[in-house]
Amino acid sequence: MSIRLEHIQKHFGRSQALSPTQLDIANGELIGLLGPSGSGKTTLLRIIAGLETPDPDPRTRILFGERDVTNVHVRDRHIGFVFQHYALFRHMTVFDNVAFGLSVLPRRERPSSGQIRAQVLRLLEMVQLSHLAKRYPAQLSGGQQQRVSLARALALKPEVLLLDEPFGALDAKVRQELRRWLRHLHDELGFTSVFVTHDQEEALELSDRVVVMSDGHVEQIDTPEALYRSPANRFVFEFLGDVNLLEGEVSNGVLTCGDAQLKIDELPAGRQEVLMRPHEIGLSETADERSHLPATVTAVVPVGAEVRVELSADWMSEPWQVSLRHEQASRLKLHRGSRIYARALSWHHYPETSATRQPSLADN
Ligand SMILES: Nc1ncnc2c1ncn2[C@@H]1O[C@H](COP(=O)(O)OP(=O)(O)OP(=O)(O)O)[C@@H](O)[C@H]1O
Repeated sequence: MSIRLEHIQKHFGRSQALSPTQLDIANGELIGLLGPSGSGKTTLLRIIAGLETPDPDPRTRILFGERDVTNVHVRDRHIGFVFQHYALFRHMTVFDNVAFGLSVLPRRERPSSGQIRAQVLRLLEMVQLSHLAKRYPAQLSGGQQQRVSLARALALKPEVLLLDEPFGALDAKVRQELRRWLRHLHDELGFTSVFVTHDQEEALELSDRVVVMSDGHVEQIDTPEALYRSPANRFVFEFLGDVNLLEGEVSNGVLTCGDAQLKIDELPAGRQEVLMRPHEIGLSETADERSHLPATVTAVVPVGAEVRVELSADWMSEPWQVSLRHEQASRLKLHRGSRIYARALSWHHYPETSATRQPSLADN
């Protein structure tokens, strides 16, 4: 089921929660709505669901496939929901929780009890909880409860599944596992999913495309690779990963800040900022003719396949974070207090004009 939103806008009293937004979601896509708290993600999801009405406007339309659902009640939109705090029925077993939606269907649509049983068992098998069918929610872990929620949402075979911070309350390892679950079920069953998260890693790992939002605006809609490679503006760049800032005066192609200097021919003269990701900084025992960025190592932390190094210097407004491969770090014999030179391997620059928000971005 494809979803099309045309001219969706929402005010709560005088404050604008969502500025006019267009969005096209293809059939079978998994879309992540990503943004900081208060950016309008949940409002957009609730409008798709029919739990919230957009501001009245003759241009506003919500289409599910060919069907115009703008004024259709939530009950009749045939959507599956998984919410962070969408509690299971505590007095019902896991089996009965999953069967619930089917067992309360009007008689004409309701499958026989044998069919319901077969379908619930198949769903429980899919989320690998068959062995817990007779347990009550209080006897399950948080991750298991969310898997039951997922099975329950899928019982009615929705064509659209909406998830609001579905794994928000769980610890990192369980979140990771549930993401794999969701991706797997999504691909196997072929429904269209939209989920809300404020976790960049979750959005980038799980989504076919990510809608990055801030302050009620859509900043960019793109695949995870495209977002990371070509952020549309500074907000997106900063929101999608750690950023190191170098701010100074550019003159004759050299940016200077205190005793730090970086040769950058491309930048115009005047006050400028350049941004670098942790992996875009190299470290060396000596300066070279392009970079003279002296710093002191304040932390060396091995994390998985890389070593994270924190640098401080008078010319930095915030400490820099650098990620190195283990062999690079051991070659430099880095330890807290080492004096070192940073090198800009590559850098990004967002002139004021491109850092301002796009008026309201349609689908790409
Ligand atoms: N029912 C409401 N009444 C008044 N204001 C609301 C209501 N719901 C949301 N808002 C406001 O609308 C804006 C967007 O809220 P929304 O919940 O969509 O953001 P969000 O990105 O989902 O945030 P979070 O990640 O914190 O859940 C916020 O400023 C919020 O305070």
